[in-house]
Amino acid sequence: MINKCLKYFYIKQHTLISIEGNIGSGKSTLLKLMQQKYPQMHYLPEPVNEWQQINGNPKLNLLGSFYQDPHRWAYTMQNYAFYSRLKHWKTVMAYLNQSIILSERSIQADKEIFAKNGYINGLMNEMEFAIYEQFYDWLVQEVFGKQIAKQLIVYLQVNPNVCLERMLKRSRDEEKNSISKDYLVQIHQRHEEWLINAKDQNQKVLILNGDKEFEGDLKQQQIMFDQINQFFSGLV
Ligand SMILES: Nc1ncnc2c1ncn2[C@@H]1O[C@H](COP(=O)(O)OP(=O)(O)OP(=O)(O)O)[C@@H](O)[C@H]1O
Repeated sequence: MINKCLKYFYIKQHTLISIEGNIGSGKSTLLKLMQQKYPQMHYLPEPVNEWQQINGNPKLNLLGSFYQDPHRWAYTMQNYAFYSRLKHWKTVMAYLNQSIILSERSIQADKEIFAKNGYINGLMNEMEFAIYEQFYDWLVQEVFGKQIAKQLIVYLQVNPNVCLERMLKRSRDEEKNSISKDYLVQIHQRHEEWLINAKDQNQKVLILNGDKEFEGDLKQQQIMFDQINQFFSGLV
């Protein structure tokens, strides 16, 4: 009974910041730099390694299966990506007090980018997408409910040609022979639709151009962090 009352009086509210952008846009690099600049934030990386080894078994590589046969595996991939992200969010929100959580991509991106792209391009059929959406809408409300005070998005906007070069340079096994320029263009279009064309008025989005190489370029990093600092003003 006491616990139940406490629950109503004390709702922990978090601020969520996600870094969004195409495959190979440089999100992980930006996240590492932000980790150094804002050590007070809690960092949530993307659970890619869990998708590469279900139950820690490298033979069960869902990401690889998805790229090998997207029609067969798109729905499973979306289910599992959603489940694994949600699990991580739930875990961190349970042990953190009012915090700023910075993540690589978001649960929303799974739906707005990858699930929608799969549906638009016939990798998931109407029934699969409808089931995914029902599942998504209900569970997101259950898990996040009133726990979100604010949500900010940093969109690393990069030309798909540049993403292709960076992706090939990084050379992740599952991606190197499977991701085409066309796929990167589709994923780019989904980002533009979500974050620019149909932008929700309540959504706070910083559009950061990441075409220029910034990993080892301090001047370029300064240009980006001037914009990020301004966007975060009052927050940190
Ligand atoms: N919901 C999803 N459905 C299908 N594939 C996904 C989903 N989320 C992420 N991925 C895939 O997982 C891999 C890693 O994703 P992501 O683009 O977020 O990171 P990254 O490539 O390491 O980014 P960056 O190079 O910008 O650091 C990519 O192959 C991406 O397409």
